[in-house]
Amino acid sequence: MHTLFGENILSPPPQEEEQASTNPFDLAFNSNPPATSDASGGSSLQQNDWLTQHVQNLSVVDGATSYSHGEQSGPPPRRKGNPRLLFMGLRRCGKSSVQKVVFEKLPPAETLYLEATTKIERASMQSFMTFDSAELPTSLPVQSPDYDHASIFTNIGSVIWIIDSQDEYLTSISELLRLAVFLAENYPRINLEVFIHKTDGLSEEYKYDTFREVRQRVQDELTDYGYGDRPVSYYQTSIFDHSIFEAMSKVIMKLLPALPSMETLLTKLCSTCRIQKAYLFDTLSKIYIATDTSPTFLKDYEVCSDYVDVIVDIKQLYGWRDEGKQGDQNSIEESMVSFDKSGDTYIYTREISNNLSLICLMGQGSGPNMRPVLDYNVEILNGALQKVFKV
Ligand SMILES: Nc1nc2c(ncn2[C@@H]2O[C@H](COP(=O)(O)OP(=O)(O)OP(=O)(O)O)[C@@H](O)[C@H]2O)c(=O)[nH]1
Repeated sequence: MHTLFGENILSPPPQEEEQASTNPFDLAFNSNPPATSDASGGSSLQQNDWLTQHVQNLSVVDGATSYSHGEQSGPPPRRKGNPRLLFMGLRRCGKSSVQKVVFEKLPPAETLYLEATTKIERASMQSFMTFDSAELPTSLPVQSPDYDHASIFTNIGSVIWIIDSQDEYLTSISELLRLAVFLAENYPRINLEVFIHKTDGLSEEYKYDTFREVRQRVQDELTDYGYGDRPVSYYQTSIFDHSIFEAMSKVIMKLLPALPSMETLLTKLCSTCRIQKAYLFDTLSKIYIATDTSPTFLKDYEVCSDYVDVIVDIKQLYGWRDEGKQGDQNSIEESMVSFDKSGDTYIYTREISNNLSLICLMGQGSGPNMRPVLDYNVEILNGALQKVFKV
């Protein structure tokens, strides 16, 4: 049988430069796996164990040390612990709305009645993992030297700057630049993410122009300040569609130490079982915590996200699985559903744990007859993921 952990699981082959790499978060596979006799199920499981062991051996940078001032720049390491986010932006840009819609499941229409934020507001969501977020009121002079920066920025993984694209945004861009320079000088390990927000009311053309203009201005100015190499990510978002969840997924994924191993596993599953796209969803928040390495499209995410909604609705009707049964492999649910009129496109879903679901999109040629292969390989993936999460 064609299995997920065939002989190619360890690709790419080790290279000289990779062996010299010191980044503990690169899954370079730079040591040889245990010798295996063939590519049958038994050897696959051995390789699976080796992969898991390899991930467990990787050291993880502690949150407290990763934000010490003036450290070398470069890609921020993924940290142990829960993803911690800080929302910032000008007045009425939508900070509270994003936080409440994503983490507190407030219906978007109700954000109309939110009051202005006057103090630091925190939110937390307990699901597959705990997502912590905080919002800084606009009146707080964070960059002022006599403010206690450490109490705000220590342990923050990402700062999300929100720009209201329906408003005049030049002031917001100059404030963003001040923040970017401040972070680059004092907290270079913190990711800076920019949400070009409230795109729902804009025409496609204007949306694209705004996005391009904001990005261009910020990059140009940062280069002038000497921080042109500092990575800043941009997203078009709105609380009235799926874009806010997709953007939050990408922000959070960057903070997960186990991401490289999860990506490798999902990519291998996709190539083995002819899956178009595979997502690992946090069921409650609709945030995906990993996907395969093929390009992501909002349309794919929307379909899978709607399907997750159906799962949550059914779970709310019939009850969430008993916590005590979590380790019981037999109690794991799975299904394959056609969602296309032509009957050629399918969604395959599988519960990995109470709050984590694997959702796969499959196109032509990957119909129900692929199911035994899928079930077999997903079972192996499930075992590997359970071990990865024990790290
Ligand atoms: N059209 C549109 N309106 C939005 C969106 N997100 C938020 N809003 C609206 O923007 C307004 C301000 O939202 P808030 O979340 O209160 O903004 P804030 O930045 O927290 O405001 P302050 O705390 O006063 O600084 C509300 O009326 C929201 O309904 C969006 O994606 N699209």
